[in-house]
Parts: sequence; C-alpha cells; structure tokens
Amino acid sequence: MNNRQSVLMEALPYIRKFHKKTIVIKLGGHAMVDSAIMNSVVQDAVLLHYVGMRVVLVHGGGPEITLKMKALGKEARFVGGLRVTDEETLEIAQMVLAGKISNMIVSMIAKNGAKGVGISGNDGGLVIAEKMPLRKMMVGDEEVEVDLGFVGDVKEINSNLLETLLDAGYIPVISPLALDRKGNDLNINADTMAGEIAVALKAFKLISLTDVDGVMNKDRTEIFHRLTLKNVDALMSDGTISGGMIPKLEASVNAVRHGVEGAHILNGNSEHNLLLELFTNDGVGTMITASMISL
Ligand SMILES: Nc1ncnc2c1ncn2[C@@H]1O[C@H](COP(=O)(O)OP(=O)(O)O)[C@@H](O)[C@H]1O
Ligand SMILES: CC(=O)N[C@@H](CCC(=O)OP(=O)(O)O)C(=O)O
Repeated sequence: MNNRQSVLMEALPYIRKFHKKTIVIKLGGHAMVDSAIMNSVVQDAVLLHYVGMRVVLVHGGGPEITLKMKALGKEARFVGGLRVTDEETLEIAQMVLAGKISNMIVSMIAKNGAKGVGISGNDGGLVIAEKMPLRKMMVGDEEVEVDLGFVGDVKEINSNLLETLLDAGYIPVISPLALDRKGNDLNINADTMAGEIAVALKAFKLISLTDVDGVMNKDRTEIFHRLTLKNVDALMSDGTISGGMIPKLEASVNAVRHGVEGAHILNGNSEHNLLLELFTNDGVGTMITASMISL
C-alpha cells in the first residue's frame, strides 16, 4: 500500500464506527481568527456530515466580543473563564455571536456544499438557563463574591428542534445564548453550551477546537494525549488549568460523566486537525474518557 492508500485504510474502521453517530463540535473564538483556517474546519465538518455523521456545531466568539467591547470603550472582565456581562455587553455578545459569526459559518457551510441552520439557545426553547449565582474569587488574599451579570447556567435542553434539523439533513449552527424561564436573555459560555448539548443529544463525541494543541502540563511544554476523569480532577486542583481552559474541561468532564464516550480538545488553527483526530490511530490533541479504554 502506498502512503495515500494507507491513510484512507486507517480511516475506514473509524468511518464505520462513527456512521450515524452524533458529534458536537465547538469552534472556539480563538480558533476562528483566520477565515481560511475556519473554512478548513467547516470543510472537515461538511465531510463528516457526508460520511454519515450527525454534525452539530456550537460556536464561540469571545475574542471578537472583547474587541467590540474595546472599540466601544468597555473593558472586558473574566471570572473563572466567564465574561462579566452587563446589559450593554450582553447586547454586544448577541450582535457578534448570533448576528455575525453564526451567519458567517452558515455561509461557509453553503460554500462547501451542505446546508446549515443558524439558531441560538433562544430558538424553539432549545436551551433554558438561569442567571448564575454569585461566584467566589480571590482578590489578593481575600475571597470576594462576584456577580457575573447576565450570564446563565444551563438548566434544560429541549433537543427536539435539533433532532428535527438533523433528521432533515441540516447542520445546526448554535450560538451560545439562552433565555431563562421568563424569557430574559442570558450569555452562556460556548463550551458549557456545547457540553450540555452533547449530553442531551447522547452524542458519541464532543470536540472542542481551540488555539492550543490540547491540555498541557503546568509549564506548557507537553501535551496530554489521553486523560481520564480522575486525571482531569487532579489537573484542575493543582493549578495546571486556568482561564478559558476551565469551562472547557468542566464541559468535557460533564459530557463524559453523562455518557458522551470521548471529549477531545485540539488545535483548530492547524488545517484539518479535526479529521486527523477522528480518523487516525494516534490523533493529534487531548482525548478525555471515563477510564483508559480505547475508542
Ligand atoms: N493547562 C492548559 N493547557 C492548555 N491551555 C491552557 C491551560 N490552562 C489554561 N489554558 C489556556 O486556555 C486557552 C483556551 O481557552 P480559550 O481562550 O477560552 O479558547 P477558546 O476561545 O478557543 O474557547 C489557551 O489559549 C490557554 O491560554
Ligand atoms: C459567559 C461567557 O463567558 N460567554 C462567552 C460566550 C462566547 C464564548 O464562549 O466564546 P469562546 O468559546 O470563544 O470563549 C463570552 O461572552 O465570551
């Protein structure tokens, strides 16, 4: 077999295993800074769709929201990886996420020959959230409680709308926004949203595309290719994990704990990493599973 033949043959068992399985792919804002690279991610997603997977995209857009805030003279503040969201910030997030990024992804899907449908958690009662309770954080030596504002905790997912779209052959593109039970708007972390959606859809995989090669050790010299829930727990408590990696790993752990077979974190800035992670024996990023089983 030549090289090209062996690459295709290596993919075959995976293509067979993933056929008709649901895969939730989270496109992180940091992996969407270059439109050529983003197009390659969308191409991969369309390929997965055409080899028979049920593909759901959840997008972020944190860096772009921060840019828009700066342009309007507002400073962005994060607590535990979550954006402190006042009314004006919420409006900016809605404009950037649902108004711009979602549309852009749907157009890219169309250019690559499939049909995307852009929705947010607000649509059809997809995601019901509740304003997050006060969060504790350390300021110097002192623990203070911070109100994150219009930031939501996901309480309920009604996946009927998604199942209907998937059954009809569409690729849903979901913005991380939701309503509470009274219809008030909330900003949701995109990783949290993707994890909850993966659980509700009983997805086989949750893949998070970001701007680092995977989960790394404390001095960021090495990546962990395989982690169990126990390993993640240890990394979370020894300070190895910080910033935006916190909600990413919390979402991965939540998904795997509730039946998703594997949560993957990989670099979306390297072209076609998604295909390499799914269809090669070694993969490229970090795979989190309940225990050390081979998938
Ligand atoms: N142990 C770790 N390994 C890798 N990245 C980490 C780790 N701890 C914190 N991070 C940070 O998490 C970031 C990814 O999260 P985030 O910025 O929210 O990305 P995205 O916008 O793609 O969701 C990385 O750029 C890195 O700075
Ligand atoms: C509450 C909260 O933090 N919401 C996020 C939503 C976007 C997001 O999560 O984007 P990334 O995946 O690119 O980080 C925010 O406002 O930035």
